[in-house]
Amino acid sequence: MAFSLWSFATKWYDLKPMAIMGDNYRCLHSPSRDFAPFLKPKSSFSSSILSLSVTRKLPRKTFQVNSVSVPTESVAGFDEMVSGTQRKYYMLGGKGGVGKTSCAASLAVKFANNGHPTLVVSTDPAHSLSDSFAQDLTGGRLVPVEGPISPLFALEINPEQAREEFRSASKSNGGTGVKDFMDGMGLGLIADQLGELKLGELLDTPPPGLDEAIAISKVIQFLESQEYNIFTRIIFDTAPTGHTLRLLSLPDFLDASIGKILKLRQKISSATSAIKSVFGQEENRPDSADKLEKLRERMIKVRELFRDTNSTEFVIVTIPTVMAINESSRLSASLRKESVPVKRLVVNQVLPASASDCKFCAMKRKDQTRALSMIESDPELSNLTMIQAPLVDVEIRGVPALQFLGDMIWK
Ligand SMILES: Nc1ncnc2c1ncn2[C@@H]1O[C@H](COP(=O)(O)OP(=O)(O)OP(=O)(O)O)[C@@H](O)[C@H]1O
Repeated sequence: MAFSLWSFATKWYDLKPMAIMGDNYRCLHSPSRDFAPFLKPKSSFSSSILSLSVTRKLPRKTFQVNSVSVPTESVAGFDEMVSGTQRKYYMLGGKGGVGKTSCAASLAVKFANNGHPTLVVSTDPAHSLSDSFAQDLTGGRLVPVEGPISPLFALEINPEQAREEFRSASKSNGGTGVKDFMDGMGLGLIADQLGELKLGELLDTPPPGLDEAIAISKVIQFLESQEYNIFTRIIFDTAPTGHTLRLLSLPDFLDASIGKILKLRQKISSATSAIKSVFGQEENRPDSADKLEKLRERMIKVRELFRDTNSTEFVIVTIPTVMAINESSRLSASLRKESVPVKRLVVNQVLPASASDCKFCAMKRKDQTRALSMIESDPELSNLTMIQAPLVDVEIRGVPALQFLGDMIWK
């Protein structure tokens, strides 16, 4: 007896709408059967599902065919992604819910199984890495992921915790706590300026963009801190599009803002020295201009990293729906404007081929085919290497499942 949503629905819910879905899904070749034998039951609930699923192992070729032709001789396959020990950064982004986390986690597992000590970082304030790896990764620090051959660590940047620390830091020691906290994040230079400009009090309510600033501070740490030296692949599971674009443009914005502050300071300082020289006072210049200049250099480094085609790649993840593809097109245009390198487009959740489509699947397939053809005619997307990933009929959770998904996507 093979597992399908049909059996799941009738066994657990006895819901008619699910039964319709189940009937429709039954007509698919289910890729999930292939990885089911590797899954470890987590509870009696899942083990009863798995006992239904391990019965038949289909040969892989059964579900390799997709509804729309894929550029299989892709210009850049996984071989290119895995080659070299120089560190590479991969950022996976797209519309909410399309499978960014699943794709990012599966890529991380694949890299780690191919000899790369890998770090996967979630910059999405609504993390789902823990769910994806079926492991508790909360706490805002590096956590080892069990399973892959080479070391794989995950980090969920915890903006809520950071915000909370920020709030209490800005209250403690008349504002000096802000500096301690920001020092801890590698943003001490900003804190100096905040202290000087007496902005500490204003930061009781964290400013918009703090999540992105925290993520940037992590990138700075990856670049500069010894702790991260071992990682040859760093993958970012990014937040949905809007957040991510803010993250990518923040270094530019900060660089420009710092430039303006520096100019302003220069003007003020020459006016002040003129006054001071009139009154014969000794000039006592703080070194904060230097610090600002250093901060600016760091922002330039991050900005260059985001644009470096040798070390960085942004992978757009989408699903075959008109709405998701339109958003991906806009994302691609924005990334191009920001000069962020993009080569690949993962189209996730494509219905696997079936010899006998039911009415629901036939409709769905038609819809997906139309959406996929939009990609081919979209000026922002058509030049990207398209990778199709099939929709599977169980949730992708845990390293074995991610390994299975990764082997289908990253080839
Ligand atoms: N190819 C697939 N087949 C079946 N289910 C999938 C597939 N890819 C992802 N999913 C499921 O879709 C859901 C959303 O996936 P995921 O969390 O990876 O998306 P996301 O884009 O990161 O979401 P968010 O924007 O909310 O962070 C999860 O339940 C995941 O297991």
